[in-house]
Amino acid sequence: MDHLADASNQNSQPQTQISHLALDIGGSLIKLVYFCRYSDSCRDDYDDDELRSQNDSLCSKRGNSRPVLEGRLHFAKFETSKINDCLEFLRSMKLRIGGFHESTAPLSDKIFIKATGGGAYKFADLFKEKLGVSLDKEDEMECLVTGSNFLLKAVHQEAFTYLDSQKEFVQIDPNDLYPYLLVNIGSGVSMIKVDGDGKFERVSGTSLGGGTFWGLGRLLTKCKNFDELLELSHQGNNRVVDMLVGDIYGGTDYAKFGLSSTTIASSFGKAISDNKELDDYQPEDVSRSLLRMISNNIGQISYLNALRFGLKRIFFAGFFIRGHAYTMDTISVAVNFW
Ligand SMILES: Nc1ncnc2c1ncn2[C@@H]1O[C@H](COP(=O)(O)OP(=O)(O)OP(=O)(O)O)[C@@H](O)[C@H]1O
Ligand SMILES: CC(C)(CO)[C@@H](O)C(=O)NCCC(=O)O
Repeated sequence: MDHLADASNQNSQPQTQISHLALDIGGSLIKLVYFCRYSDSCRDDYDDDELRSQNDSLCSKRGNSRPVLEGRLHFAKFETSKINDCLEFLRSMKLRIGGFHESTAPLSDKIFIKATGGGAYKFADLFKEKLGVSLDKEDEMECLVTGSNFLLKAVHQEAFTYLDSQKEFVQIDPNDLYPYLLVNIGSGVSMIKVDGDGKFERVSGTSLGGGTFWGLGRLLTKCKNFDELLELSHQGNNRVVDMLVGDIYGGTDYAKFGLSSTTIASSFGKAISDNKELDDYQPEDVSRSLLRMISNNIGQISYLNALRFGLKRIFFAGFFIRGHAYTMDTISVAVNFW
């Protein structure tokens, strides 16, 4: 989901027949996936030869005589607070042409869209009122685990480790996948112990998640959107804001207990001990410190839960990460530190 297009910025509307559509309506973001059958316009859409050949081979007949739908999956996202943009986008997709008809249902209930996330409940009436469609609700944890199991087993080079800027793909043996801890970092964070297909338990979670980074970051830095805040964090130095062990110990380590002088002793702690005015703190340093605080906290809680249940592998997912190197590095350091 790294390259999820921001559909609100897309002028082009889907020109071909949409045959499947599903939504995940979370606290921060609406994620949308739809399948677009091939037409010439859809094929011409590719600007990447490798992607074109991958998708073509996925869609060709694979040795057996089973017909395979020829087309392409599209992904898009909207901020949940801008749900009206999402409804407008869906309206533009000519929903009735596609495969949403339930022939046995009464006329008014004929169109269904698969939807998960809390918003599938919260916005069900709005979808009915604005688009005349019913949301066919699926449980978000079940979807998450099913999707995760599928990707880990079916997609080569899906999972990777990340430390010190080194990305290494993990070879998953489908017979040695379970149990594992799935940490989904969305607005909030869910921690799920996965024991097999359809066998899972939500063992923990934390409210300090992606929504906290975005929300608190917005309050502290006046950034207008998530990407701006994240971009800012690239340029910052958290040591201006965080109190390090060395700040407390006069520049030295607290080696007896494995705490180096550069370990964060107290996130944001330096802001209390300075004579600086609030305006003297740079938004990029604040943003960096916030990202570290949240990522560290998630890494620590995840590690402790893995320990609690004797799980040897933790998979981190959710839109907060988005392949962002510094976020992944911080989470890895936190897991290794504790
Ligand atoms: N472009 C973006 N716009 C908004 N948030 C983004 C963006 N990119 C990454 N994020 C982060 O992703 C988080 C949302 O992740 P995700 O979509 O997985 O969760 P959600 O489904 O909205 O939340 P939940 O599952 O808790 O209901 C945001 O809170 C934010 O921290
Ligand atoms: C409430 C959900 C499950 C919605 O996706 C998610 O935001 C979450 O797991 N929040 C963390 C809640 C907690 O365990 O503190």
